[in-house]
Amino acid sequence: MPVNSTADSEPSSAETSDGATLPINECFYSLQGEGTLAGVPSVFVRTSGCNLRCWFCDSYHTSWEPTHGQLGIDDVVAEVESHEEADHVVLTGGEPLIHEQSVDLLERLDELGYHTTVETNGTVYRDAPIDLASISPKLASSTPTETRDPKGDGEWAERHDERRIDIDTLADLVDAYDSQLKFVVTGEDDLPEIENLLDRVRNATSTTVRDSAVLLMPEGVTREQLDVSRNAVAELAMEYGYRYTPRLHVDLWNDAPGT
Ligand SMILES: C[S@@+](CC[C@H](N)C(=O)[O-])C[C@H]1O[C@@H](n2cnc3c(N)ncnc32)[C@H](O)[C@@H]1O
Ligand SMILES: Nc1nc2[nH]cc(C(=O)O)c2c(=O)[nH]1
Ligand code: SF4
Ligand SMILES: [Mg+2]
Repeated sequence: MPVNSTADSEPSSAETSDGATLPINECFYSLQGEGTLAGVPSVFVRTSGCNLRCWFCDSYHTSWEPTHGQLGIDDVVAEVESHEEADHVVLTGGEPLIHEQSVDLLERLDELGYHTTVETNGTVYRDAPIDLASISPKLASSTPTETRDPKGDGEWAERHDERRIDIDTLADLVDAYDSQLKFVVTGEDDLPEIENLLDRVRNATSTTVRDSAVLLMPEGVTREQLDVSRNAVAELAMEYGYRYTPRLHVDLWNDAPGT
């Protein structure tokens, strides 16, 4: 269900009694393409709006130019339930945890017995029934400097840089939930920063963060881009002892919408 409306204040007909709504960019049924659950049939719920602006964001219309319809939680749950084969739901965005109402949605999905994964940049903590926190902390190489900014002005660079890492929030997420740390890797220069970040997170939490829960994911939104990047990232995973994750959906369907 692509949602193309740019209106963000239109309540839906099936709004819940307490009126909770979420800005939804799209819902679709696919295979989880990333991380330890790659290959699992899942319904994706993509919220709109983000507190960061990665230059490479593969969901441009949730961050740089957010587009969405404002849907009641009941509508979203009904859309999820319409995919009868699925028992896994992936809540993503944009940054889903900037929305308080994501907690309401996760509670409803949990009551219905779904396994929930939340794809998050790790800068916002919320207490919610999350079965897998899929945390993707953003490295310096994600910063939209003037030459990399899709809008060309570098206006977001400073704000993005200030916000992208919050060690206490990362530690809180790791402590509260089963989690994976999934880094978008643009090259070998990212690895010292990943190692430093892991040291800081491990020092801030009593939870064991295993190297097998640290995932290196090649940057790229098309098969052609991944053809260039994936082998180097796989080699880095072997060299450092972390896990490699493919971008299975890109391998299977390239950059087709709703996959
Ligand atoms: C669009 S983000 C939404 C969730 C959350 N804002 C985050 O960044 O984790 C979903 C996932 O796609 C990853 N991602 C975004 N753009 C990418 C790109 N160009 N190449 C590889 N992964 C990318 C993010 O790091 C994250 O793991
Ligand atoms: N198939 C598929 N798997 C995914 N895993 C995480 C995604 C995301 O955009 O958060 C994603 C996505 O967009 N598609
Ligand atoms: S944090 Fe996630 S949604 Fe936000 S700009 Fe970066 S990749 Fe896109
Ligand atoms: Mg995606």
